Amino acid sequence: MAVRDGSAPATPAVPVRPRVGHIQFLNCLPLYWGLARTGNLLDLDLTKDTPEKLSDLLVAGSLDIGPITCVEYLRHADELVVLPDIAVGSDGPVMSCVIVSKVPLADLDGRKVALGSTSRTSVRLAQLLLEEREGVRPEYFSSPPDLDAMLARADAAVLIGDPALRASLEQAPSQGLAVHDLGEMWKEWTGLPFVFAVWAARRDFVESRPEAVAAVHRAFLESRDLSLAEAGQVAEQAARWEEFDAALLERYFTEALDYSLGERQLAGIAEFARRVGHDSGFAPDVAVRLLEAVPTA
Ligand SMILES: C=C(O[C@@H]1C=C(C(=O)O)C=C[C@H]1O)C(=O)O
Repeated sequence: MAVRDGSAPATPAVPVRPRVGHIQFLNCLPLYWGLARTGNLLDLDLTKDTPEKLSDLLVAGSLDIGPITCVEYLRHADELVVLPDIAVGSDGPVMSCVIVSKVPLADLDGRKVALGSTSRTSVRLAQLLLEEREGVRPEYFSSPPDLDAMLARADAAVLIGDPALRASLEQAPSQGLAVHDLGEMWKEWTGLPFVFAVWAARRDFVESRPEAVAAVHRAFLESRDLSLAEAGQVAEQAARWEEFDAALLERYFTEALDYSLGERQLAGIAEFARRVGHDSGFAPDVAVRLLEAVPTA
């Protein structure tokens, strides 16, 4: 029982849930499944949105922790700390980060390429691959991620997430368009995995609430492990509400996407930074600061 001394009654400090982002694409559905299954979802104040909006919210301090597109992370590496062993990447074809093209990539010199507005990283990767690997200099413009609208004004379009899956699996085959997988092109070119988004916490939040950051990190790792163990069920339930069937979604979750962030993935980030840093708003040798384990009492 609190002792009252006549001063203003002390209000017990109610802990505030960490404000955490969640990418509202199928690529992150397994993480949502795992958070729901473990119950950890109830300990988070979750904001679902597209990746570019979540990245802006984290950088602005309106979120404490969340996925952030690789390019924005690299631009703000000083203010953020990366959670180890979790990311959205691929070690080969990713299926959902693509260039859809009416003509061979080598013919895109001087032609128009539409860049999907929800992406910051795939659009930069696509430009790098087109310019340095294919040797072409297209004219780029940003566009909402709608394949038909993009291709009405351009010869190729860069798409991510669910619109990219739909474009690669349905629209492109039915319209005779070529699909170029950015994860696959990067792997062929460099031999490395590609990391499209990392999970990061704001540095000020890590300093003020280290246990909360450690708990959210654990929650995401547990969620990822559980959902990969139950990938068949996740895919089956997701397929009820999607135009993609369960087998395809299971392959997307378990074979295309790579949710890990280890040495090879960090080497992929470093290689990407080295190649695009000069004109992308960060140093080519920018250091990636990883969260250190909080010593348990
Ligand atoms: C694999 C994906 O990775 C994504 C690609 C991003 C980007 O290009 O900026 C950002 C976040 C991730 O959602 C995808 O969207 O399908």
